[in-house]
Amino acid sequence: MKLGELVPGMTGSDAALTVTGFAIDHRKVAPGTVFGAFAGARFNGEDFIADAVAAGAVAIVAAPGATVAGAVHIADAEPRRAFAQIAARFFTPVPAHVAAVTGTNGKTSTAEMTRQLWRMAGHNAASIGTLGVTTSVDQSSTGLTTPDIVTFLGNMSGLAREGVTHAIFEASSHGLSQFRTEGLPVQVGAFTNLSRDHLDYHGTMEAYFEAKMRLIDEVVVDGGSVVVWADDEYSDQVIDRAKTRGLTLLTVGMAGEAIRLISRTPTQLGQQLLLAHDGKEVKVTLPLIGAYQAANALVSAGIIIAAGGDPRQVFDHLGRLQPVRGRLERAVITRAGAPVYVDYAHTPDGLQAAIEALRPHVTGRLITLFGAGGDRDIGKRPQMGKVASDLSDVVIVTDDNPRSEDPAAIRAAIMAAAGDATEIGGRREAIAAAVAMAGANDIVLLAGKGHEQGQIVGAGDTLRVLPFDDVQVARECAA
Ligand SMILES: CC(=O)N[C@H]1[C@@H](OP(=O)(O)OP(=O)(O)OC[C@H]2O[C@@H](n3ccc(=O)[nH]c3=O)[C@H](O)[C@@H]2O)O[C@H](CO)[C@@H](O)[C@@H]1O[C@H](C)C(=O)N[C@@H](C)C(=O)N[C@H](CCC(=O)O)C(=O)O
Ligand SMILES: Nc1ncnc2c1ncn2[C@@H]1O[C@H](COP(=O)(O)OP(=O)(O)OP(=O)(O)O)[C@@H](O)[C@H]1O
Ligand SMILES: N[C@H](CCC[C@H](N)C(=O)O)C(=O)O
Ligand SMILES: [Mg+2]
Repeated sequence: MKLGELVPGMTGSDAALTVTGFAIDHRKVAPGTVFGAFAGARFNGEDFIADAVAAGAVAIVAAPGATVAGAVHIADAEPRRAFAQIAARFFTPVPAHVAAVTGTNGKTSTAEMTRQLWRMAGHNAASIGTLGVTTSVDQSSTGLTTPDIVTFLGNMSGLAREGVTHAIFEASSHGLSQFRTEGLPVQVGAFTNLSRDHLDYHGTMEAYFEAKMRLIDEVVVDGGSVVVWADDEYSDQVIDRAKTRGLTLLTVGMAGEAIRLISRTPTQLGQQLLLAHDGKEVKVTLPLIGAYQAANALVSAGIIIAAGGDPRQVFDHLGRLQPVRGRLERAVITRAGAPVYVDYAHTPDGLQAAIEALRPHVTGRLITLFGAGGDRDIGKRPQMGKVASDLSDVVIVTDDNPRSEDPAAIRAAIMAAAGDATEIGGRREAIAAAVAMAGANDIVLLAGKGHEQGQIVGAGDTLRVLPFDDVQVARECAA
């Protein structure tokens, strides 16, 4: 494509330049690339402009003050956004129906359930998020929840070329604030909830909330829809934002108007939901346990309806949802007869949701094992310790991706608020201890890693990802 087709208003010889691709890392620049030079957390991309030009970059998207010689300087005060908009004209086609979900917890679950529901309705559907890029035939990891903009747009157009018509992606707060998922038309945005996480990056809850609200304020197209879980402390504010923009609003939950949750009754293997939709009562048998999974399933149903799906068909399909990898996944039943569940709870709220999901199913003790990630929000550590010890019968504090930090110091920060919890450094030893102590009526919850396949230790040159899978380790310990 010509640069002039990608940059509105560009004329003359610059417009005639041929563009072959896009990069935000100078090491990925090839002749004909448009390079995005952004100030980041660790580096200033502007320092690599000369190298990018030497490697053949034809244009540089950077702040007005950047020094660019030998290539076209596309100057913009918000270069990440400008880059996304230009790149989006290159990476086409994209799926006709695109939805995005944000929130502290429940993005991956909602994205996966939405993908399944679209699939059941006969659509070729895909999701992009923490689990990677998922279609009905394939799954590949990108390493981040919201990949970088070039990977994201490349994946989206790749999916469209493979025939995917319906796509949903997770919009993390980091991704939103860094414009990692811009440019393509998003017809439906969804909000699950907001609670403490990532304050290391955003500083305050207000800033964290504002980052998420870019989805509603800017990313969803004019005339689009917003699905809001109505029972969260922040729901009303989200609803106000959607109204301010004149977007179509669908609220779901006990306080929901589009889909109202009238009652929820746990059963052995799932739960019965009584809903109200369009003035009628609807009964749904959800084959998943826990209030939080019901919440995510209802947000997903809202997204399908907002995107034009048939409500009655969606409610039928909820009864056929498959479990989401690493979200209350039953890994094994120990020889003593205790089920061991693996869950991705890594915030105080998530931990509470996971424990409360299991509580109705325990007649003996609920044994909760968890840790907290290194180089992440430190304030959530004591809060997680408190939640776990208040709501569980036995607590084991162990390691979860210490990264550059001292694992003992992370455990100590949790232990400080975790009552009489037991500290066992080394996740395998800790899981072995939990499995060994569980009796027939007990349930073991292994929280924090979910689907993850490794324990991340060290950083920079010493970074290593040691293979580790909670489900597999639980099975080995129970064997
Ligand atoms: C803090 C953070 O979010 N950092 C992300 C961000 O980096 P950054 O823009 O600050 O980049 P930087 O490393 O300072 O470099 C600045 C610029 O120079 C460029 N550069 C840099 C070095 C070089 O040699 N050449 C070069 O061109 C970089 O490509 C970049 O454009 O953009 C990068 C590319 O998109 C990401 O890889 C990187 O994720 C880091 C590794 C990370 O750990 N991110 C986590 C915290 C994260 O994003 N998590 C969220 C939420 C998780 C959840 O709760 O779901 C996620 O969406 O995954
Ligand atoms: N609606 C919800 N309300 C409260 N807690 C939830 C909810 N959904 C999920 N959780 C908790 O959060 C954990 C992570 O869920 P999920 O992976 O769907 O969230 P996420 O938003 O994608 O997380 P991440 O930010 O890491 O990508 C679950 O394992 C569960 O413990
Ligand atoms: N994607 C999130 C959750 C990671 C969960 C936990 N395993 C950790 O490493 O903190 C993050 O990067 O903060
Ligand atoms: Mg996720």
